[in-house]
Amino acid sequence: MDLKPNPTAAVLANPVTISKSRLVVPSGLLPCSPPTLVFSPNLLTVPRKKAGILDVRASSWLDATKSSSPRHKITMNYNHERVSADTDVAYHTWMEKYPSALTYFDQITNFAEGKRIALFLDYDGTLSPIVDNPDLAFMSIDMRAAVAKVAKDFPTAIISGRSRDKVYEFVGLTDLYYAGSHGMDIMVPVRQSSDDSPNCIRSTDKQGKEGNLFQPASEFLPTIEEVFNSLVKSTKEIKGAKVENNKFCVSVHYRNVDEKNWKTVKQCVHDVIRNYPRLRLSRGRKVLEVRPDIEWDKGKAVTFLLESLENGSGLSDHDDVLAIYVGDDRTDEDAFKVLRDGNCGKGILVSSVPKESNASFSLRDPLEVMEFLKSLVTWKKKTSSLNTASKVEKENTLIQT
Ligand SMILES: O=P(O)(O)OC[C@H]1O[C@H](O[C@H]2O[C@H](CO)[C@@H](O)[C@H](O)[C@H]2O)[C@H](O)[C@@H](O)[C@@H]1O
Repeated sequence: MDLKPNPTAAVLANPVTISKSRLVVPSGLLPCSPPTLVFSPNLLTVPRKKAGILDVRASSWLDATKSSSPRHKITMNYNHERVSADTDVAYHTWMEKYPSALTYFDQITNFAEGKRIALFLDYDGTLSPIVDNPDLAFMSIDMRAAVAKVAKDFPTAIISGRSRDKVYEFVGLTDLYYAGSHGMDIMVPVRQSSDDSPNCIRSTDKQGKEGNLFQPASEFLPTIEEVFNSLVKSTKEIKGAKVENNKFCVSVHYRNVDEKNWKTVKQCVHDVIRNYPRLRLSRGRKVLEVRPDIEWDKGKAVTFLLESLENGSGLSDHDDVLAIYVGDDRTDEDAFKVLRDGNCGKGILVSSVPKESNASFSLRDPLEVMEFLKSLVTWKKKTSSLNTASKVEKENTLIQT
């Protein structure tokens, strides 16, 4: 596997033969009752064409922003400074509802009994720590090695808000699927159901590998470019503001903006997008995301990928697959919800503070994510050798009889 960062979109799969049936996890196997859906929708409805009106309910927006991106930075955790949450009663109470995926690892693998695991990973805040400069959100060498190993054992996809090229540049591994722009830019292998999907075109990646490129928001490309340029212009006087072009969406970062100017950032974004009724706004961790107002999100991307994985034979029609999605952000909630509502997998929320979520389990930070990935590899090795041993034993018994 190529470990070098490479800006080419990659398409690879782990060829495994699968049987035909539905992808369902019996609810009776749940370790605890699924969390009640109290998560509030992540979308801010942007008032269309109300020029001059500042629709920023300052206190609620600021409060939500602070809780979505706590001051206990994951960077601190990642750099081995355990934050006070260890002793935080609220966190431990919260963990009763969202148990640690490490502590409950055996239960998770029990769900996977007789099934194969398909793994979905968010990037920022999940594989890499949250840092002030989005251009420097690198994953560690150890994390890259862990992702590389897990991707050899399980079909694995990265689903990010970043552009597909950018996230591939950061991850730099070829044995994975990549979905950028919150799932609005996906490359999958040819010969599958997606061949017939509208918005799916045959394409060749930078390694010369042929794939199907699924871009449900392709018509928005010129608009997004235009909005990106306008936002760069309108926020240029706000110290610390940063606008990032993620191909089918635009991120406006205010992490490095003085808190008293956060409202100004939001106002700039509203002023620009009110002229674009087909765009909408969502929130992430100290970031406002402008995106096409289409029915597509990370949840839909997971469904699409499940149908497209395994060299095109598809996983979603099979009850021998357990999907595991690991993510830290509001946009990941759409994916957690799809897995929970469809009983087809488990969501794992990465958070060092209590948060309502559609996930079933939690991990505290990227370090714990890495441990979880390593545990999956170890478990796979163990179960494979056990399977081989029992096969040999059966064959020996047959020979003797
Ligand atoms: O879906 P993701 O892979 O989690 O991407 C979501 C956004 O992540 C990035 O922003 C976040 O991480 C930055 C680096 O740690 C941080 O500086 C920023 O405050 C966070 O919001 C990325 O820059 C965005 O474009 C993604 O949409």
